[in-house]
Amino acid sequence: MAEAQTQLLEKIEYPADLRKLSEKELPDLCTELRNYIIREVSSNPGHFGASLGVIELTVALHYVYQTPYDQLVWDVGHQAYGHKILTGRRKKFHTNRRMGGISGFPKIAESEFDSFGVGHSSTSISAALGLMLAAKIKGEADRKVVAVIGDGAMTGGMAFEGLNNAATSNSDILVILNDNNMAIDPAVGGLNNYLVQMQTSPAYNRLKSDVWKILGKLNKVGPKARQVLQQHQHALKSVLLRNSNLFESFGFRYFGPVDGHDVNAMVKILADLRNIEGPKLLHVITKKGKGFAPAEQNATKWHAAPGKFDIRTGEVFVDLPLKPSPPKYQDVFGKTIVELAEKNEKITAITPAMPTGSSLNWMMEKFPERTFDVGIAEQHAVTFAAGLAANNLVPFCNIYSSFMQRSYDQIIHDVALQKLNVVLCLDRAGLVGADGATHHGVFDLAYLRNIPNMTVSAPMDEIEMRNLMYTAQLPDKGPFSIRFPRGKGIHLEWELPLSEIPVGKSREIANGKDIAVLSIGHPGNFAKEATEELSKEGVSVQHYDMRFVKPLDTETLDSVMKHFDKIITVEDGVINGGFGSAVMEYLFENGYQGRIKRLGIPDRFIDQGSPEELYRECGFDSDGICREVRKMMKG
Ligand SMILES: Cc1ncc(C[n+]2csc(CCOP(=O)(O)OP(=O)(O)O)c2C)c(N)n1
Ligand SMILES: CC(=O)[C@@H](O)[C@H](O)COP(=O)(O)O
Ligand SMILES: [Mg+2]
Repeated sequence: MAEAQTQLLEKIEYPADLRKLSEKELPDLCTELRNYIIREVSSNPGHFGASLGVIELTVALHYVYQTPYDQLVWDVGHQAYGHKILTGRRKKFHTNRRMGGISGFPKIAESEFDSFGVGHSSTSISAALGLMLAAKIKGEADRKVVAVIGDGAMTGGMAFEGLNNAATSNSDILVILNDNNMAIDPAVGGLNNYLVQMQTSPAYNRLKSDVWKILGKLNKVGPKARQVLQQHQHALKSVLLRNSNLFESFGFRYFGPVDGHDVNAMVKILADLRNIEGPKLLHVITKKGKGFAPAEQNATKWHAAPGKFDIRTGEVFVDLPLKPSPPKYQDVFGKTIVELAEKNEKITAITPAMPTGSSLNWMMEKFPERTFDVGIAEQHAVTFAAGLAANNLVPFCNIYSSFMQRSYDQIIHDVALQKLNVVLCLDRAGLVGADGATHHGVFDLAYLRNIPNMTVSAPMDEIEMRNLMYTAQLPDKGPFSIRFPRGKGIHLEWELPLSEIPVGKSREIANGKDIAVLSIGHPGNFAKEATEELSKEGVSVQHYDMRFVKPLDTETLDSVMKHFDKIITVEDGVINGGFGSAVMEYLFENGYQGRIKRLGIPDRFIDQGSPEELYRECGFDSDGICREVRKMMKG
């Protein structure tokens, strides 16, 4: 890669500065911006390939549109690094995704250029429509709103709900479909096939050249584009009707496909589209990872940088562990499900567009006919799983905890109500770290435990996790949820023979006499550490790993209340309504007396940081638990 030049980039604090550049300077600016992102991410890893793929689009959008008055909505927002750097955040960019730094995603509170906060996919069209219609109602008729959505995000049902509504709302919304034929893993499904076909079929190529002939004429007359469009409307319509198109059928005007890496062409196209009324969709073809060869060649690996890396070679700098380290929970999940599926042919696995993230790619290789990547479609994933279970299969539906929020009604209506044996595996539960508030999986215990028929479990380590997975696939277990965190477990030897865990039974971790600590899930390890620390001070802690939030081990709770009047609960979920609340409800309802303190996520959104920083901030790391025990012991 050439030595980093930043002469043009340094002139730009805000898009108004960008608009002072000549069109001729834009390709160089794109090179500078791309190299800047590569350098920054190489030392401060974060999302990567998607931002590199939309450099030209980003520059062209801010060049043509009068941002922040005109509003851009980036779907998911993992591709918005260029946008951030051009909108007042270049000097803070080294703090990206760090505690106290800027967020990795657009965020209203961070900048007036971030018109809408994002993180979860497929929201951009709905949000853009809302922004657009609000502008209309307020009399800001000249305000323009653009949604930029990837081909992966377009597979989410919500994107279609937005298109459906926008098409008839007489709004001026522009949807830019950024098609790079990738989600995190390769894009899947009928829509993907359709988009590929649009790029390759002769009919669509004819359509493209016809439309661009017309747009070429529009271009020559600049601001009078609207009148020219009217003159050409008939021709345009007949061209489009001749070549039936999904988006046209929805009521959008479809333009494209166009090369999203030609910044000067993008400027011309956007300038034209800016003056065309009504809902429009521009189909842009880009390359994920553009300009960084390793990321172009392996877009999945470089969706987010896998660590700090050498910008010349792409070599990732791995800190060699001084001693062998435990496996990631996701890998334990991925290996265990294959092991289970080998013995139980009823087992199937479902992922909504996260085969690599959930390590279901191993199951996909071994049992392709029993493993389903359904696209970014969490609601569908759960109901699809329910369908499989209704015909007596045992689906393991693996969805990141925060994305599972999308499937709440499906869990209740399609799974729990029908007592179907669906195993919901909530990966990335708890505080995920650098992705921040949009991605922390902290609500699941609270939102699952109030659903009838559900078993709600969380393993304290990877051996427990394997046994819970084994237990969940046994006959007649009904709806069964298992949540586990991002990151590593604690054991080097974890591939032990599988055994059943009695549902609703806790296990004792430490025997003590002064105070009881009840934990759920991985934070039990923090409680274990605290127990050991406190014993050095002469404080004796009784510690239970409760394993299940539902059914609660009330027998253990009864016994705890016979011996202790001080109780601390520990969880990495919201304390309001979560595990601690479940314990508290039981104790109060049964007339027990004593003091109880719930440690977990307080009633506010937690921003980004390393997991350790965030555990500390929330006060349930081992120091926090020790602190609370000492406080209680003082009375
Ligand atoms: C509701 C939801 N499910 C899953 C994800 C995880 N996710 C983030 S980006 C992404 C792929 C997006 O693909 P696309 O929209 O095509 O963008 P690209 O990365 O290709 O630019 C996925 C699955 C998410 N952010 N939100
Ligand atoms: C933007 C997004 O939603 C994903 O890229 C997410 O950041 C992946 O998280 P993991 O790194 O935990 O797989
Ligand atoms: Mg894509």
